[in-house]
Amino acid sequence: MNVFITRIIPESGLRLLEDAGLKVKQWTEKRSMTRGELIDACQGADALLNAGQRLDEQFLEASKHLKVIALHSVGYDNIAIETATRLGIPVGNTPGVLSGATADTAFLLMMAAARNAFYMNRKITAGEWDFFEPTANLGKELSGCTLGVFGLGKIGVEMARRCAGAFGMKIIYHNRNRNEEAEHELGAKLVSFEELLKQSDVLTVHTALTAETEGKFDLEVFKQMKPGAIFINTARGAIHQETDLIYALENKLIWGAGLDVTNPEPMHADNPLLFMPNVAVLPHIGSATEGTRSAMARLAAENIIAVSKGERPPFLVNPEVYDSL
Ligand SMILES: NC(=O)c1ccc[n+]([C@@H]2O[C@H](COP(=O)([O-])OP(=O)(O)OC[C@H]3O[C@@H](n4cnc5c(N)ncnc54)[C@H](O)[C@@H]3O)[C@@H](O)[C@H]2O)c1
Ligand SMILES: O=C(O)[C@H](O)CO
Repeated sequence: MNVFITRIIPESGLRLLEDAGLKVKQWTEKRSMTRGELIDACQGADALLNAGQRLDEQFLEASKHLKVIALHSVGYDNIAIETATRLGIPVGNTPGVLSGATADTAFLLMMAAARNAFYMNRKITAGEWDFFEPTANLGKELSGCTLGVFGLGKIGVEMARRCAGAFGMKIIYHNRNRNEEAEHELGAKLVSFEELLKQSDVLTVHTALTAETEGKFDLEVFKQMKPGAIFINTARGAIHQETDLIYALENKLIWGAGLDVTNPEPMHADNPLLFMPNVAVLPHIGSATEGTRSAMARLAAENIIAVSKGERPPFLVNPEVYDSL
């Protein structure tokens, strides 16, 4: 099988593919491919390993010969999944291996927002560290606060573990289904979305981006949160409405925010969120540790190797493609 890879990925994944006898071509330029370039590159490929490219309907229709698409991510909002399923293309992702690293990032953003950390650092580099003032630079303490988790899945649980362990935070959550294991382990309590907004001192978002969650955190939602609350999003930028978030922060409807994801990405360097004291923004680095990225590359490779052997990808997003077989 010929495999096309849209970015330079960790060696661990490449080695697995090559050891399995697959032929690999990689896009090595430091820019995204255009749709046309991607279609052309996939013409001679049987498998696509995708990091960072949007795989829309038009691309998939032009590439329906692909036997498998392996995403180098757990999120699969970057692919027109119904189209892939209709065309019979199995799509794989990389769940689980990135949960700890992504929760670490959510925790870091929570701390950074609570203590104005990124802003304080900017003050030093701007030459504004002048004299000590007991009433200046004050942040928030998190001990004993309530963490509200929107989407208590794999990453949400890891974030809840860190907050309960480090700060004894009380955990409440809103999810499609009950997570009895987390209730047992962390004393987490399932609440309505309205209660989540009302009770959370820190509200952290960990759902996938879907039609249901897109734009969910808008002005009406921010208005229902505590004025002292910190909003954290490491899931997808399109889950919050950016202009509404800016309004909520500027008008003190909420206290602070920590974002690893924005809409659009990359965020423009003059975005007002980058200049607010209680806001911390990172450039989508949730899973960016050496160990995690290597593990993701291995899972993506395993998804392709399985198909090359006539098996199902072990981490399959659309099992329905096998229904008709
Ligand atoms: N910042 C990053 O680098 C980074 C890294 C990994 C994942 N992510 C994002 O995080 C998301 C979550 O990953 P995960 O591995 O924890 O997924 P997961 O499937 O284990 O957890 C998601 C949870 O959200 C719940 N959920 C979904 N829609 C909901 C809704 N409308 N209302 C309430 N609950 C809902 C699900 O039931 C599930 O429990 C991914 O889809 C991805 O978009 C971001
Ligand atoms: O969905 C994911 O896995 C991340 O956003 C990409 O690392």
